[in-house]
Amino acid sequence: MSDAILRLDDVHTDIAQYQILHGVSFDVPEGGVHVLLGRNGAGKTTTLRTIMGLWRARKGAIVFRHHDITAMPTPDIARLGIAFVPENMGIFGGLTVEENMRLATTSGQFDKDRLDRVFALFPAMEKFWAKQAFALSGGQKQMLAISRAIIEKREMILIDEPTKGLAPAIIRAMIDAFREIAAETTILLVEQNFLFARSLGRGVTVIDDGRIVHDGDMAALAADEGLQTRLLSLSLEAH
Ligand SMILES: Nc1ncnc2c1ncn2[C@@H]1O[C@H](COP(=O)(O)OP(=O)(O)OP(=O)(O)O)[C@@H](O)[C@H]1O
Repeated sequence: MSDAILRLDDVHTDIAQYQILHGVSFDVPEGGVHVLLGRNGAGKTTTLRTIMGLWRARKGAIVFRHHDITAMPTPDIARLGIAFVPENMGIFGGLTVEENMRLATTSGQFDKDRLDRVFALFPAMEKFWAKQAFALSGGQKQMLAISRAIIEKREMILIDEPTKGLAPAIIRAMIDAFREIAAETTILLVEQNFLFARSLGRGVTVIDDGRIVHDGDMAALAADEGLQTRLLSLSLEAH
């Protein structure tokens, strides 16, 4: 497909002596949200970390636009415009919201318009600007992690389970923020919460035991409960 911003082709990743990804291939189309679903331990985080160069593919290729990033150092991958929001969020608890966000800029300076946009998306960031990150709630920490990823324009953002442990009201608020962010960038979203995933995703790839078992439109998967059960079993919060 020519409209893919990211393409994984037969990616094999080992962690220590264990083979975790067994030939993962899928395309992420440009724009909007593409969801990577799968049970616990299926290989979702390993896939994101392999894209970022934090684990190395032993075999296969990862192409971002026209760049082969398979063996590229992580900082170079980030410089191409890919941001990664890991499951542990990667924020610095002892630093303030402002300091956390400043560290995420390339120059140490904020673009005022972008900062205003972040504040409009996540008002808590402005409110707690001078507060240390460890004192934020779980939802606010996740918002800070996402704010760091969007404080400068990115081509693509990889986000690992942003709703984990969050209350339903916070999750609903995050859906709107994600829609806005996805209007200017491509998001590859790893999720276990199927409600969240299906309200955002245009395309969906399902991974199981390090292999892709389904790739298609989210609308089709959302409409087919039998397929959901077969692919995702009981581990997802389908209701
Ligand atoms: N550092 C590691 N050392 C050994 N095995 C690992 C390591 N990290 C992950 N694994 C194994 O790799 C497999 C895939 O893990 P991964 O974290 O990619 O799954 P996941 O789909 O993201 O699951 P989860 O939803 O639980 O985060 C699992 O079997 C896991 O135990």
